[in-house]
Amino acid sequence: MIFSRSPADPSTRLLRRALHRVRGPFLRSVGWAAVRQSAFLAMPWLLGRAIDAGVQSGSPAGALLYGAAFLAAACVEYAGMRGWQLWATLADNRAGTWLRSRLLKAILAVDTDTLQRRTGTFGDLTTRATRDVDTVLVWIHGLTTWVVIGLTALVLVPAIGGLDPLLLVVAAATVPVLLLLNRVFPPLFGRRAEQLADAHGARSAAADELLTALLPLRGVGGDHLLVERHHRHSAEVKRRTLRLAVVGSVWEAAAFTVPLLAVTAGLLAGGLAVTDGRITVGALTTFVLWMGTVSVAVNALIARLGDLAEARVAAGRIARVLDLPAPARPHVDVERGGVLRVAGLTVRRPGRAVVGPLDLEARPGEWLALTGPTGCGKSTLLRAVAQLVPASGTVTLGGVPLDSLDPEQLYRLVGFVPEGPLLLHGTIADNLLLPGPRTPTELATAAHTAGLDPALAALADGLDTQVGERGGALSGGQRQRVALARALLRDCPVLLLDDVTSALDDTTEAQVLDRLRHATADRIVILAGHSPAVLARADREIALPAPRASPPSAAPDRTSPEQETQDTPWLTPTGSPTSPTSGPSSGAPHPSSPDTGPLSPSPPSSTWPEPGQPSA
Ligand SMILES: Nc1ncnc2c1ncn2[C@@H]1O[C@H](COP(=O)(O)OP(=O)(O)OP(=O)(O)O)[C@@H](O)[C@H]1O
Repeated sequence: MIFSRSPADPSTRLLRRALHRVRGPFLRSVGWAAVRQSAFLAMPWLLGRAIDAGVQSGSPAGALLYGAAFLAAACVEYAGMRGWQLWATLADNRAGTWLRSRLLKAILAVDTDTLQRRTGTFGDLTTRATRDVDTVLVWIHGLTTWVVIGLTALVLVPAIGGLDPLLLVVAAATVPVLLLLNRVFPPLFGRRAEQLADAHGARSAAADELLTALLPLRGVGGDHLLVERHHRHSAEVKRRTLRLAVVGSVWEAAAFTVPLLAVTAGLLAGGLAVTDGRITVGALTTFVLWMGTVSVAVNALIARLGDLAEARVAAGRIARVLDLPAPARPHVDVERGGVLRVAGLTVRRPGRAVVGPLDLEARPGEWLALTGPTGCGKSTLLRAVAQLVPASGTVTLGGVPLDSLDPEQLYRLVGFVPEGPLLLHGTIADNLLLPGPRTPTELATAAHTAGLDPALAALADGLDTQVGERGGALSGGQRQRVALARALLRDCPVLLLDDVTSALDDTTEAQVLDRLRHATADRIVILAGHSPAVLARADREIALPAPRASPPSAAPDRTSPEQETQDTPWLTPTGSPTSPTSGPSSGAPHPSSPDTGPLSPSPPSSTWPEPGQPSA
């Protein structure tokens, strides 16, 4: 009943694992629930006995005795209920922590393209970490009820039989009807729950986009479109919630009525048995109360089956993220002054122009400018070098392939600053210190190199200035310089800078680039962009041609080695043409860098398959 699907089913596997993690508190909650239910079930029996034997005129001792027994049972029931709820809450809390930290770990270990493809949108990812996890927790919290239901059946079947066989027949007649109801409704409920979960994911994505893009879209009068889109998704959530509620209410009402009908039949049959003298009035009272308990148990059973159906859907959605390929990578020693070699680096996305292959070689102290027309793939290739998007080809540092490194290590070796960097809510200092604690001197040096010092001097709170939601309380140029200073504080031997001076005026840009050049004398720096100031300071230019059209058949995003060798090298370092080298796929995970965490906002792309569709 708890897991009726195959153990290999990802949702069942995850539910089992979650339960295994919290087996201690769960078993304690089961113990307390058993105590509670035993006391609860004894109460109708005590009442029946009190009516038949305890309450007699002129004998207060019997009434007192049963009154005391009743009070003792009530106290035990109260204590049992407290223990049950306490441990069940602890179990679901622990499971929540475990599930959320696993989700976070999985998200941090995988590239953003794969993540987006699996989840549809990042907004949907949020739903998985919130609503879906909560749904699993509701199931865990309610699991102990199965023990209560089982105990009720175990005690009541022989107990009712002991009262009178006829009453047992009446009670037993409810079983096939309940079984039938429970065959029909759970699959229907599960399907509706799945549709509702998808609708929640879509609405969450729309809300995310609404918050991120509202300001820029207001400027072009497009804000109403986002609001309408959100309303549309909300209406869909409402419609699907109602559809689920219809199934749930019909199921619950039908199942709840069956034991009540049995009570009616039992009153008729039991009333006759009382008049015939076969059973006592107390026994009939006990039967009616027990059948009331059966009604409650059936109700609980329906609720738990509903929880299970919803939890399966939620666990399946969570498992889709947890099961993302993230091979374990042992720590490999990488020599700091090593050469960066990129060979045949190619990114393919369904329906998009092929980007790459890129070949280059850079030594410590070298500055390379990656230039080319808009949309030719500069940002994409920088991200591919940083292992942030799946790509084919090889990227090695000091002879070690970057896709073989564990994310922690990669994070320390390769720094990446995107064109539109993301700042976290907090102060400038909070953002600068994301890579870890630094001395005030180190902070001041990085701020100076990034040209941030005049900006800090102009702000009343300096480093303690609040940057606002996603850095919105700073100017574009200030945000870029904070992100640059933050990357410098990581002291990576390879620094990938995507148009990081695009928002700076000419004088500030020249000053920042000069300081940067000096500060990165022993590092490899690749700067993407169109800036003449960058070009003037670079040792070499790698000019990318205009993008090539992709073939109409949606190309896979991982190039096969055969396909790769057929590609013409259209991208070579100036002055040192090299042919593309086919290499193993390097769709390696990358740790979340502060600038490009996988949860960084990204508009949903209509080219990605929706959740549930097979991914490429
Ligand atoms: N997440 C994504 N999903 C699908 N396609 C993408 C994604 N990001 C970029 N692209 C596509 O990849 C191609 C290269 O984009 P990229 O941003 O790398 O170009 P760029 O040379 O940096 O452009 P710009 O000079 O305008 O910054 C474009 O056709 C773009 O549409």
